[in-house]
Amino acid sequence: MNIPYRPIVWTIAGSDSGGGAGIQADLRAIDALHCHGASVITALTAQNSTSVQRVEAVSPTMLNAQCQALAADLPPRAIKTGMLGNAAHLMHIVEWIERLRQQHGAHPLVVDPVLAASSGHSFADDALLQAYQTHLLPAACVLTPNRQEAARLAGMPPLHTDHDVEACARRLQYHPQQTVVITGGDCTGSQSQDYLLSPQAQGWLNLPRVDTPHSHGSGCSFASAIAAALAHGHPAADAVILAKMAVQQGLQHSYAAGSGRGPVHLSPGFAQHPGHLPALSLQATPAPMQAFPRLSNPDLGLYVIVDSADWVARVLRAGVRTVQLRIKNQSTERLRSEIRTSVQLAAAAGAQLFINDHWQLALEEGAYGVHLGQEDLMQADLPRLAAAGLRLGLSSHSYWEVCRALPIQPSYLACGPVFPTTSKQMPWQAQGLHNLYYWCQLLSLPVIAVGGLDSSNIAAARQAGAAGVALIRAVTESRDPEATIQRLQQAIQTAQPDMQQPLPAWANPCLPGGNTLSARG
Ligand SMILES: Cc1ncc(COP(=O)(O)OP(=O)(O)O)c(N)n1
Ligand SMILES: Cc1nc(C(=O)O)sc1CCOP(=O)(O)O
Ligand SMILES: [Mg+2]
Repeated sequence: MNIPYRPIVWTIAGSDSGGGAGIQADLRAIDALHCHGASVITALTAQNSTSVQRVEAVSPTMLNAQCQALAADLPPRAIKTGMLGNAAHLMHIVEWIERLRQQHGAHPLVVDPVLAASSGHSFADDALLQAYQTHLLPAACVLTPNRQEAARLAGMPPLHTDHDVEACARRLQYHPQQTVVITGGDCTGSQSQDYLLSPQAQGWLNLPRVDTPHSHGSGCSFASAIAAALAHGHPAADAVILAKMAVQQGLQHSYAAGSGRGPVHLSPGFAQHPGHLPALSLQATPAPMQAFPRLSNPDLGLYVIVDSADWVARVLRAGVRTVQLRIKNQSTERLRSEIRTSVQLAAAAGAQLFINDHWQLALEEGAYGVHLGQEDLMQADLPRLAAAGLRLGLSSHSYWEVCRALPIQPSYLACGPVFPTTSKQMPWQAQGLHNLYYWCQLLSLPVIAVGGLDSSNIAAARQAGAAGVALIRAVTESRDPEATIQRLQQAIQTAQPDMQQPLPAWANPCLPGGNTLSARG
């Protein structure tokens, strides 16, 4: 029998008798992300969909007893804290977190500093606020305040501008390994905008705001979903994006319960809709961009990456019709001459040639297209490239890179490394056919496979739906590149995309080692 693995996630939070927020929302979110939720209840609230009527913290003995029972049998892969009741509770929890880390190793901690209910009821006095600042925030892996909470925790006046929000996030980041997401749940406007500051990525995450009054529990669900995604080993930026996708679906499926704000309803399948992928950009409201031209032939097929015009000529002669010129460390003069010759050769052969990195020279030499990495995006003049009609290919390795790439509307997206490679040093772990299939099926632009591809796996990459299969060593290190190209072309031509498998629930984590990031860097 195949017993599915469900990492254990603790939620340490208050009970909402109305079933909308708090522990009740947390457990539903954790379940929707395929984790097992265990709970430590800090306080009981007498609450319904319209108001919080009474709050009573549990006794310290009861708080400790819950932690003890869970620690003995259900140690966590991740912990989420919500409403904590009072400063004394917070200190007990900090001690437990430390003890668990000593006994069971590091686990990520998501702190959702619930300082007030969305109905306005305050849950935090000055002592609790100070205990957060001194003891819990520095121990967090991810912090998820809304704007009001963020300002209060940072000791700042209300956050009115995007710049205020960004500055506040920086102030709340106690060390560079921490992630701060200042959510826009307490804002209005057509976009739901969260500001993300993480070791992997920073910027604004935008999704169309779901037009519903029933958003009770969305903050609790968001933080719990982040903890669950971390427990599965996703890095923080991806965990935040997955949680935003889950809450977006939860808001779309929210419903009325009582006469006030009904609850969000998170469910599995949230990462199977491309419309749930938020746009990630440095501006909260980015200027509209011209889309890059479509590929003349979106069936890119065998895509060979080489490092000289001589190699371009050779692979074109062997019949390759998608080529990339990828030259590192050359003088500008030499680069220009290699690019010029390659552009001419490819045009004469009717091939699609992409210039890696050197977008200015590509523009000046009238290249068909460029291939850029995400670290090139800050320097490249994308509007100029699009206006000049160059095609754009972008590398992607993670959710956050896909979310950054999609708003740019490139001509294709590369998914890699699909298999281990020695051609490029990268932090990523191999994405495998699982992720390749996921991205190919999820996205509506051509997705190509790159990294560790050769005649043993090229057909499988094609079956996963790759519009093109990019490779270096399989051709350039072959003893007979022409014969190898022929074999690879045949394998590609005979393999048909196989859409019969179900779409995976989500992509596997993009970085190795699971997620053990915890306190104090
Ligand atoms: C087809 C394809 N995919 C990915 C890459 C990697 O590009 P980049 O991230 O720009 O890294 P470098 O190639 O510049 O090292 C690629 N070149 N081609
Ligand atoms: C240049 C490059 N970029 C990758 C990515 O994942 O972005 S993998 C890769 C190297 C591909 O070379 P080979 O076919 O020799 O493994
Ligand atoms: Mg590059």
